Order: sequence, then C-alpha cells, then structure tokens
Amino acid sequence: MNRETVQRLSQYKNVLHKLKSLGFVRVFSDNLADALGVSASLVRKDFSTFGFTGNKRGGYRIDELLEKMDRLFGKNEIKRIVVVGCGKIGMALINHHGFAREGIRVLAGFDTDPEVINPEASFPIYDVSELPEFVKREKISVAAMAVPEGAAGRVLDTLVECGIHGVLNFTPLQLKSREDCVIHNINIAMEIEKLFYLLRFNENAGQDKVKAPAS
Ligand SMILES: NC(=O)c1ccc[n+]([C@@H]2O[C@H](COP(=O)([O-])OP(=O)(O)OC[C@H]3O[C@@H](n4cnc5c(N)ncnc54)[C@H](O)[C@@H]3O)[C@@H](O)[C@H]2O)c1
Repeated sequence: MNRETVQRLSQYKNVLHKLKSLGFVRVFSDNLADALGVSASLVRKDFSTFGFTGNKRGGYRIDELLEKMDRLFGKNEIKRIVVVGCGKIGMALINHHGFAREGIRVLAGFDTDPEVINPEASFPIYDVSELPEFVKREKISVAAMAVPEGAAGRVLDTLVECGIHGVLNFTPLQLKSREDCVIHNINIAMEIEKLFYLLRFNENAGQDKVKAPAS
C-alpha cells in the first residue's frame, strides 16, 4: 500500500464520518470521488484493494466501511508519540485535544531549553538527553520533530538511534525516509504554494476552454 493510498483512506474516513453525522447510511463511490476530487473508479479500486464490498445499486454501508477502516488504522490501539522541540509548533501538538478522539496520545515532550523543560508538570517536558531511555522504556516508535531547521539532521539521527521508526518532520528540511525510519515531511508553505498553483492551473484551463471555440 503506497503513501497516497493511505492518505486517501484517511480522507475517505473523514468524509464518511461527516456523512454519517448528517444521517446518511449508505454512500456511493461517486459521492466519495466528488468529495476527494478523484475518479469513482479509483475509489472502487482502492476499496477492492482493501476488501471493502458494496454493490452497484445500494453502494456501501457507511458503518461497515468505518468499522473496517478503523480496524485497518488500528483505531482501538492507542498510538503513543513523543514531541521533540516544544516551541510554538511542538506545544500546539501537545495541547491539541482532538488527538485523543483519534486514539493518539502525546506522552511527553523533549527540548534543550531549560526554560521549557519541566518534568514535574502535568504534561512532562524532559531534557532531550533523556530521550533514548524514555523511548526504550515506553516502547515509543513514532516522534514529531519540531526543532529549528539547523538541529533537524542531528535530532533525526538521535531519534533513529533511539529506535524511533516513524518521524513527523515539521522542520523545513525535506528529509528522505530511510530503511530504518519512515519520514513524513509536513510543510504548510509548500501546501499553500501547491494550492495557488492548482488554482492558477484551473483558471488557465478554464480560459483555454472559453478561448477554444474562437480559434
Ligand atoms: N511544517 C510547517 O509548515 C512549519 C510552519 C512553521 C514553522 N515550521 C518549522 O517548525 C520548526 C519549529 O518551529 P517553531 O515555530 O515551533 O519553533 P520554536 O523556536 O518556537 O521551537 C523550537 C523548539 O525546539 C527546541 N530545540 C532546539 N534545538 C533542539 C534540539 N536539538 N533538541 C530538542 N529541542 C530543540 C527549542 O528550544 C524550541 O523550544 C522550525 O524548524 C520551523 O521552521 C514548520
């Protein structure tokens, strides 16, 4: 299963939750395709890959799909993570209450700044030197990294040495996944740029369509 498919699966899940909250019981591949901006055949292909069954007339049962997706995502497992770099972005992750609903628990933060470190607080922030022992003791496999760009390479090496196998990288450095660690780069500026590009692309495509009959 590639990264795009996993991402789509998560998007399907969000749409299904919305439809369910609106009182819908069934959904068709066309509905999901419209919501995600993909083709209905891609939705059907994804669903058959995951073994989600429906029928042409009745579509898919939303509850059934959500149950199967929850199983795939390990919804009932608590996903425990740590945050390295507890500045503005790190603290936003730590203070985000919505994670609990998704079964995600931020266990602790790690930083180098003595002003930020507070192991006694209700949410503990430890010195980064305590990271290896903590990761081992708590069997943590995923970390969010929100340190300054200059520290990213070093912190990533430490994380991998500690036994972290998945990193959500918020630094501007585009890091590549390696054999022992999957890295997801989160770059909001790049996403905004992409949106502007898409809007411009759509505008140009629209203009071409209008111009076409005149030529
Ligand atoms: N992903 C995005 O779209 C996006 C948006 C804005 C900023 N950023 C990037 O995210 C990162 C964090 O941004 P911020 O605004 O929270 O910065 P910040 O300065 O508020 O926080 C950084 C924290 O990292 C700590 N730190 C520094 N070196 C460390 C190390 N070696 N180990 C552990 N902690 C260390 C600092 O003490 C500080 O608390 C930066 O790299 C920034 O460029 C990303």
